[in-house]
Amino acid sequence: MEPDNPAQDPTDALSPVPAAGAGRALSPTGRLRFFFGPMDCGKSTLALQIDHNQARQGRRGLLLVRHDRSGAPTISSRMGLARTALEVHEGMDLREVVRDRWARGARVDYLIVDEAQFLSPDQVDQLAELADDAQLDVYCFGLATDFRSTLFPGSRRLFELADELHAIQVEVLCWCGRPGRFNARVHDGEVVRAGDTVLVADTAVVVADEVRYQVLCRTHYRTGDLGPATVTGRQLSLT
Ligand SMILES: Nc1ncnc2c1ncn2[C@@H]1O[C@H](COP(=O)(O)OP(=O)(O)O)[C@@H](O)[C@H]1O
Ligand SMILES: Cc1cn([C@H]2C[C@H](O)[C@@H](COP(=O)(O)O)O2)c(=O)[nH]c1=O
Repeated sequence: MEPDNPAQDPTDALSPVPAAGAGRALSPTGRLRFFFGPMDCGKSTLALQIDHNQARQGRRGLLLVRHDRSGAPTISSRMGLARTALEVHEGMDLREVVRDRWARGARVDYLIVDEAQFLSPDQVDQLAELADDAQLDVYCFGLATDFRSTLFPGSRRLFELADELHAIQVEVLCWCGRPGRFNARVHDGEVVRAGDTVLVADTAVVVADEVRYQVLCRTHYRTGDLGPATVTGRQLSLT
């Protein structure tokens, strides 16, 4: 049906502007999407939900991960879901991974990449190429910033290249009740400000003197105030 007022057809805003080669069909492309948020906001859960919804419509996905907290090649959510994934190694060419699947007769319609902050910028470029040239839908999930509040190199490249950027909607609260956006690294009750970018650990305290992470608001990240130690279902009292 024609819209009542063609000038206000909302799909107009989505139409590509015909330029020099007007009339030529644009080739279809996949989309590169980056879902980001602080630790514990539900990124892995969403990754597994998206995979589930795609797979039940008959699409074939490939799950990739780098340095999952479990230490295994797995996408694991604190909600209890987990799925085996292919571990991405440093220097691995993700285009080769997909081509190899195709050569073995496997279909790949989409990619799910968890802990995408740990990808190298080159690997993010490869994902963009797979979206553009192989029409793959690529769903990446990861942190934007590290414990020093600077962008991870892989996340920076995703912000530069992705077709879609999605800040995860579930808020993780600082101990003061404000929304937390900063992933503080904590050791011996102090916020750590220097060290290796990659240090796999959880937000829950399991062993008292272990490194852990705590999501804080900007004020408390700056001042290094971790708040009163709490006893929740999964945290040990530090007092
Ligand atoms: N017992 C629980 N009941 C309800 N929600 C929970 C429970 N445990 C964890 N969650 C939810 O799971 C989220 C963490 O999910 P996860 O996918 O592991 O996060 P991320 O990958 O971003 O670190 C928490 O923010 C919370 O919303
Ligand atoms: C801030 C920060 C985090 N990490 C690690 C810690 C965890 O193993 C993952 C993030 O896990 P989640 O699924 O988002 O909860 O990243 C790191 O290595 N370096 C950092 O600066």
